[in-house]
Amino acid sequence: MAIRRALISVSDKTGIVEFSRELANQGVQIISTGGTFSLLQKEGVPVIGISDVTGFPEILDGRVKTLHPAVHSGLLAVRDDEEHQKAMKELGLDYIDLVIVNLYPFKETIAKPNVSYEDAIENIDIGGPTMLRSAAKNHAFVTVVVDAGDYGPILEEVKAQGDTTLETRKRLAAKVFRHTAAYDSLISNYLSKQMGEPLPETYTVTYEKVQDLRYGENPHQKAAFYSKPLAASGNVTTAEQLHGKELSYNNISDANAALAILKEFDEPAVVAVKHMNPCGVGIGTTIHEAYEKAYAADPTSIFGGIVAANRMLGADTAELLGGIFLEIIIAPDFTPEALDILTKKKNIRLLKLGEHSAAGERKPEWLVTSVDGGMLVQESDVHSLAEADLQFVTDRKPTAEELKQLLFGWKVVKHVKSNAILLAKDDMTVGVGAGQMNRVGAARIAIEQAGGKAAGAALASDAFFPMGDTVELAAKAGITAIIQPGGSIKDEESIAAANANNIAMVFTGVRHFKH
Ligand SMILES: NC(=O)c1ncn([C@@H]2O[C@H](COP(=O)(O)O)[C@@H](O)[C@H]2O)c1NC=O
Repeated sequence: MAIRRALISVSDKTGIVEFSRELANQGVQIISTGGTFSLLQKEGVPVIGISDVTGFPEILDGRVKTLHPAVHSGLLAVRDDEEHQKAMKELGLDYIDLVIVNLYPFKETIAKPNVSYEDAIENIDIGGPTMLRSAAKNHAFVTVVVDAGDYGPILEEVKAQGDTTLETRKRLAAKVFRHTAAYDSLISNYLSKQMGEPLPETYTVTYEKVQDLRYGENPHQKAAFYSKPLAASGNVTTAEQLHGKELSYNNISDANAALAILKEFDEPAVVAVKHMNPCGVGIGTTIHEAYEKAYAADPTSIFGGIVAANRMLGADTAELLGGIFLEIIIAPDFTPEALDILTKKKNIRLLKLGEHSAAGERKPEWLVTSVDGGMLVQESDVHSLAEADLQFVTDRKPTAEELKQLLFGWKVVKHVKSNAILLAKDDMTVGVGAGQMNRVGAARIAIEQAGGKAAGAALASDAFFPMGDTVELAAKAGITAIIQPGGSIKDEESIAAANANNIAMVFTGVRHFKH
């Protein structure tokens, strides 16, 4: 069956004049709505107004223009069904074989900084999705185009054989239902958010593909990278890659982990990450100093890692970074001199992060974790601890310097896989015990890694000590201050061990498990 009649109704009119003209040249009759009609007519494309088809004016500020049986019968009639044929004939209706629609820009509207609720609502397209869905349901006979990227290939098929293939129509129909589902999901999330209903009974979210990935965590696993439609800047999804090979699955998840730690700090900070855990974090008065500390924290593990900085990277730091093998360097931006130095390295990837919100102003995001047959959803852990929240539970209170190191360590240990113990000294991490099945085991690893630097260090624990053994171990290593949530039935054992060893211990009252 040849395509004889097309209905065109598009908000984004890019490329529509050329496409319509070519269709008209192929003998396709074109019907169109208000703005699209005016444009095509102005450009000399033969076109019929929708009201001439429906016998009804476009009314209510465009809220009703294609919502009419003359349109939907033309789209939904089963061409080889005699009853349908009879009904169409009796009512003087005609078939519509091709629909080209793109929708009111709801996403772009809600992305505007001060969008009003009324404006958002007015940008919910009703007639467009209705036509798309009718046409997509009847893809056995009707071709439906929602993406300007399909104009060229469709035209080729029409030129070659007067119609599209069933395979093409099926592919386009699937695309339409993905499109309308994503569109509706954005609307429902917007409305739920306005109503403060974050976790409704069905969880409908939409993600847009950033890129296919070569493979997943391992080469035998398929993978792709998706972003939220309106992801804020300062994320791995929105970062701009300035140099280097394509990001891998592990690069992306490690970069994300590095950024979560980086966002804890407003002062110059550098974070080095390996396999989702921090191997070195440093803060300083300059980003160069912060990098020297992050490097000195663990010069072995940083090799092949990811380094993220929260200030523009200049030539002096770039020289140092270029001297070791790193997978990725992330910074808000790079000076031209730093770029000159680092782009000489073929194997390094450079990501320009852009701006992100200050540490205290972060809002929780919904974090989704898959489980077989379902998923878990929780808020991201953006809790920030105020000094006033601390309980001083030992005879000795921490000195100002100890307190500084405790708070620094607390910000980082939160991002270490549980059970996590972290040692901090001189504004840098000196020992990280990650992902152990018992807490004292994590402490042993952190202390061993710190070596001589454990003496005088501050220890941070992501969850409470179930007994006094970790404090005893810390005391033997010369650790002088501890920060931990508290709340164990054996807190007194830990407090007594700290007092016996002149350790200053503080409780946060907050736990930071990370699995
Ligand atoms: N109300 C309707 O009957 C209706 N029919 C088509 N539209 C939309 O109107 C837009 C095109 O309008 P125009 O051709 O007037 O610029 C398209 O995005 C299309 O999806 C409609 N508008 C919204 O629902």
